[in-house]
This record gives sequence, structure tokens and C-alpha cells, in this order.
Amino acid sequence: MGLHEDIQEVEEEIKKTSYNKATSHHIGRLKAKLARLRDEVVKKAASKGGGEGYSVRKSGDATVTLVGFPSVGKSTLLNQLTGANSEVGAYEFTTLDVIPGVLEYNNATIQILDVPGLVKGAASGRGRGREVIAVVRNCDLVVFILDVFQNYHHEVLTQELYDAGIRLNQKEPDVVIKRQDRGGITISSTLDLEISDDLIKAVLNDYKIHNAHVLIRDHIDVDQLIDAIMGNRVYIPAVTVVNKVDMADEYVLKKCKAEYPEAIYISANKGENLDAVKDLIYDALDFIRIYLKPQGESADMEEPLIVRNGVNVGDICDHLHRDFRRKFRYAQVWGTSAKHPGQRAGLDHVLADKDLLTLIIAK
Ligand SMILES: Nc1nc2c(ncn2[C@@H]2O[C@H](COP(=O)(O)OP(=O)(O)OP(=O)(O)O)[C@@H](O)[C@H]2O)c(=O)[nH]1
Repeated sequence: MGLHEDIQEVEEEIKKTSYNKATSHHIGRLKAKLARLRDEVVKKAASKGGGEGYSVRKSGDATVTLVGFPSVGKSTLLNQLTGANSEVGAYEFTTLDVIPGVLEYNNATIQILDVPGLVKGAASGRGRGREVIAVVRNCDLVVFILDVFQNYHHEVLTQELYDAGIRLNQKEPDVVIKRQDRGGITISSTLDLEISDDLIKAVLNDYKIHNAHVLIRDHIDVDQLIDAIMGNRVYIPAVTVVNKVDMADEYVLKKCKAEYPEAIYISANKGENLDAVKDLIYDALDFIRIYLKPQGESADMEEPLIVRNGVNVGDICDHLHRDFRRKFRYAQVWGTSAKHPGQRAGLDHVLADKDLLTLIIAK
């Protein structure tokens, strides 16, 4: 039996087993098996020849990927947002290579990638799926583009990315698995877990982990436990844009809005509501501004550094010069992240929006 049939069989068994306390262990094991089989499919697809796909170099302050089925209007939107020359065609699969464009917005330089339409089966290597997945894994934000008449695509695309190990709008669960040479499996947790210790042990055993310390500091389900074991998941924010609203009547539009109230509704080729898309992207990327202040001088308030929320002083050093981290002596910080104005800080100090920063670098 092939992998796909195995997967189907397990999926069906999960479906027909009703969930309750008595069956939760069994279902957990099945889910673990399913995840393992899916990973095998992805691995197999990845090992099947073919180049590594795209080598679009990341540039700018963040990279965004437009993800959607063929012909939903990705190239048109990219052109409208960035002025890139992404070929627009009335055929499916007109975008055969990644087309990068650059959006300059609120001082941020955002690279936007238009990849070939992601269709069902991408995670298992169908079409150009594998290469598309590689691009998505490396980006900072996924922008789903839906056709207003086919919004079910959203579910298909999300599932496809999920199967490829991409977790959207999900925080990475705080689970640490420290393998040991002996001693069996010990589990400690800072909260009451919904999954039993027996199930955790069984799943770990399924993954051939027999000795380990497991520390869990989040409410996780079996799927998240497996994610932690696999360790190769990526966690990326995602937003949704619904296109071609110019063709939709009120009824269609209303129905779509009820299903996707947080999406932005646009007409890419008529250029309608594009500023809202720019805001959506900018906000989702969660940028902060850092003003550099040379020692003993006033800060440059005109051109802040645009970085992602969560960066520390060390990240800023790397951003500015490849030698800065090595030659770093100390930093001084003014603003919300500082305990007092001009606080001395090390490489680990996490910065906040509108902080002023002085870096003292050895000559
Ligand atoms: N009515 C309408 N048509 C649109 C809109 N945006 C794009 N289109 C049309 O939809 C078709 C496909 O647009 P593309 O931008 O090539 O779509 P794509 O998603 O890049 O397609 P692939 O490259 O095949 O993945 C073209 O004929 C566009 O003119 C829109 O807002 N309204």
C-alpha cells in the first residue's frame, strides 16, 4: 500500500472514531501516525531530484509571499502594489517563476513575491508546489489572495501549507524536549495539560524517543506535541485579501464577508482599496522604528531603522555591519524598553518601537 492510501486510511479512522475521554488516547496515537506519514510524503517529494527551486534573495526589511490559486489576480496585485513587471495573462499558470517586487511604505522596504499558483497537492510535490512551499517557508508574511467567487480556496491552501509544516497565525508552543541517554521519559509542566502523560509518552515512543526530559509551558494538543518533536515547523503570520469584488453582486459579497470578516476586499485590476492592502501588510509585519543616536550627538529622527518587533541590540548590530557584533562594547537606550533614559544595555536587550539607540563599537 502506498503512503497516500495509508494516510487516507488513518484519516478515515480518525473521522469515524467519536472523540471522548476513552478514545482520546487512541485518536492521539492516530494523529501522531498521520503526522508521521504526511512528513514522509513531504520528505519523499523533497528528495525527488529537481533543483532547489527558487533562489530569490531576500531583500528589504521583510519578505511577503502572495499565495493563491492560479488566475486569482496575484500578478495584477503585485504590479499594482510594486510596479514590478509581473506578466498578467488570461491563462492559468502564467507566473512560472517567482517575481519579486518592492513595496516602499511608511519608511519600510517590503519585498513581495508572486509565486506560481499554489494548488492542491503542493505539499506532496505536485506541480511547482514544492518550490512554492520553499519560498513560503522563508517569508515573513503570507498574503492569501482569494477570488470572491471561490473563497473555499482558503481552506485548501491553509491545509496545503499545514501539511508542509507551515503554521499560520500560531504561536510556537513552549515545549522543550531534552533527549537523554537513559532514565525513560519524564514530563514536567507548569499547567494542567489536556493530554495525558501516557499519550505524551506513547507519541514520543512512536517517534523513537525513549529517554527524555519534556518541559511543557503551554496548553498543547497532540498536533502541537508532534510539531515540537519534529522541530522543523515554521510559524508565520497570514492575512487574507479577496479579489475581483468588481464582478460580485451584493449577495456574493455579503456571503464572503460573513465568512472572512477580517479580509480586505479589493479589485486589483481596477486599483480599488489597495491602500488598505498596504496597511494590512504593514501592520501584520509588526514593524518597529529604532532611531540611531551617534554617541554625543542627537538622534537621526528622519530615517529610523525599520525592524521587526522582538529584535534585540545584537540583531541591530548584525543589520548594520557584519563586524559590529564582534566589536560591540555596550549600547545605550532611551525609550519604552529602557529602565531609565540612557540605560546601558547588552546584545540581548530587546528594543521597543521608537527607542533611541547608541551603539558603542570598539575601533
Ligand atoms: N474582474 C477582475 N479581473 C481581475 C482582477 N484582478 C485580476 N483580474 C484578471 O484575472 C486574470 C488573472 O490575473 P493574474 O494577475 O494573471 O492572476 P495570477 O493569480 O497571477 O495567475 P497565475 O499567474 O496563473 O498564478 C487576468 O485576466 C486579470 O486581468 C479584478 O480585480 N477584477
